[in-house]
Amino acid sequence: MSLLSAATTATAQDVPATRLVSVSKTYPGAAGTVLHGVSVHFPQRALTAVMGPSGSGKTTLLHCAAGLDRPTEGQVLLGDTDLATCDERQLTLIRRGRVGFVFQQFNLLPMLTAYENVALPLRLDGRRPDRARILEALRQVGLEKQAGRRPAQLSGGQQQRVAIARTLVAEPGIVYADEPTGSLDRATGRQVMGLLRDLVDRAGRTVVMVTHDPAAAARADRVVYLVDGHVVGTDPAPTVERINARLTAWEN
Ligand SMILES: Nc1ncnc2c1ncn2[C@@H]1O[C@H](COP(=O)(O)OP(=O)(O)OP(=O)(O)O)[C@@H](O)[C@H]1O
Repeated sequence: MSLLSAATTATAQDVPATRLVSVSKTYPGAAGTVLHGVSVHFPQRALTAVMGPSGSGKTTLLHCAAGLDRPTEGQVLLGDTDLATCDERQLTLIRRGRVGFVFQQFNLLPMLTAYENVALPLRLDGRRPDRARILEALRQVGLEKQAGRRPAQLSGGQQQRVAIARTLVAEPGIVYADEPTGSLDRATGRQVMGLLRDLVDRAGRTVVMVTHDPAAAARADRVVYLVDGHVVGTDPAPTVERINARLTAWEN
């Protein structure tokens, strides 16, 4: 079966995939408080983009939402699981099973082939990698023929597609992407955005993506704007023009 048509129904339709309630985050040292009582939700089966000036706290927000970091105050709910009540072991299980990650720098293991990188989440989760399923994930991102290549033998766009195949194979309900097109040229970025859209439109997943790229954000269903650690607005119908108008307003 196509991994892109295998919609998951881990949580009820009307519960947001993830909800942050009054989340604050303070780092020791110069950075101080970077999130100030942020309340925001990420609807299921939607692609949400998070935009904001550099240093506004976007990655911190994503890491708190994904259980990669803990907020100083406030609540993060993944479906109906309160991450604050989870110990490190439970958080690790959640990150392996329910959440997927796509990073700007791809984060593939350099010594492993594309095939082995895609198989890795299943191995880490104690599941036996099914060869047909891994090849199907690589086929869906157009890289079946490159299964035996290591990351250094692939272009940036191909590496990002391997990272997306790695996400597909683990079938998480929600995928967090931090600047997924940030290292790619425009055409390759468009291709990667197409795959992230497919995750939502065909596979029924939820995607939350931090981006500086108006063209990428315009492919989202909603844009959440973050400035100085505060959510300052949400756009339910983003277009490149509307996003650019916001960015210009910030610059001025
Ligand atoms: N682990 C950390 N320890 C201390 N300070 C941190 C840490 N991570 C982030 N910061 C600080 O928190 C602030 C917000 O960082 P964050 O990476 O969340 O912003 P951002 O909006 O994603 O920025 P950019 O668009 O430049 O990637 C910055 O001042 C940063 O230096």
